[in-house]
Amino acid sequence: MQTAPGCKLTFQPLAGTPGLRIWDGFLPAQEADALLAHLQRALPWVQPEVHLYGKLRQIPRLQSWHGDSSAHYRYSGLPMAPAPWTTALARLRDQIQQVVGHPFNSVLANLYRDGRDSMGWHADNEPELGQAPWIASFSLGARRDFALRQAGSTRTALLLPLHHNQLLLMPPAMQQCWQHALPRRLRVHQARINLTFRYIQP
Ligand SMILES: O=C(O)CCC(=O)C(=O)O
Ligand SMILES: [Fe+2]
Repeated sequence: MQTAPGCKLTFQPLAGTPGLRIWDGFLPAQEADALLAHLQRALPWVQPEVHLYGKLRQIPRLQSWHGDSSAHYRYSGLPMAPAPWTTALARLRDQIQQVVGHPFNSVLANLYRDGRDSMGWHADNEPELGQAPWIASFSLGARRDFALRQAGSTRTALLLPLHHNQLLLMPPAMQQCWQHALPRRLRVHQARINLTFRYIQP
């Protein structure tokens, strides 16, 4: 298996996956169900267009960015300011920060309306995330496979099914040495929301 330069990590599914940590049933069950319905209804979802192979295309999912006003980011090369925290998102951020022990000043919410929506291979290694980005990813709704491969490889190393009400903590090495994706799953007819909490260097 190829590894990116300087990436000597080996991948042990689950237990020791380059430090991946998972919490099942992160919120009380009723709270998780209510949060899914609330976010789906209440967040200002948009479907931005990005340049892909020289064409403008809508991303295959909806998204909503929230965070501290100092947490500026670039999307497809454009400087953007986040929408303010909603009460529900700020509360969840506080709960996650307490458990994982890392601060987060922004969150990217993704809404996959059904299994036709997806996210391509990438690493969250934008410069504004700094040298060692910890990312906490919280899933609600339909179970979807989260695919992992080593940077420099085209072979999927692991499919990790992410469940409703599950928190996944990705350590910095995850973005340096691995890529992830959310492949299409045409048999899935329910919606899924994923929230990736990040720390953007102000
Ligand atoms: O939906 C997911 O589980 C992954 C989302 C993701 O990779 C991202 O927002 O950068
Ligand atoms: Fe990502």
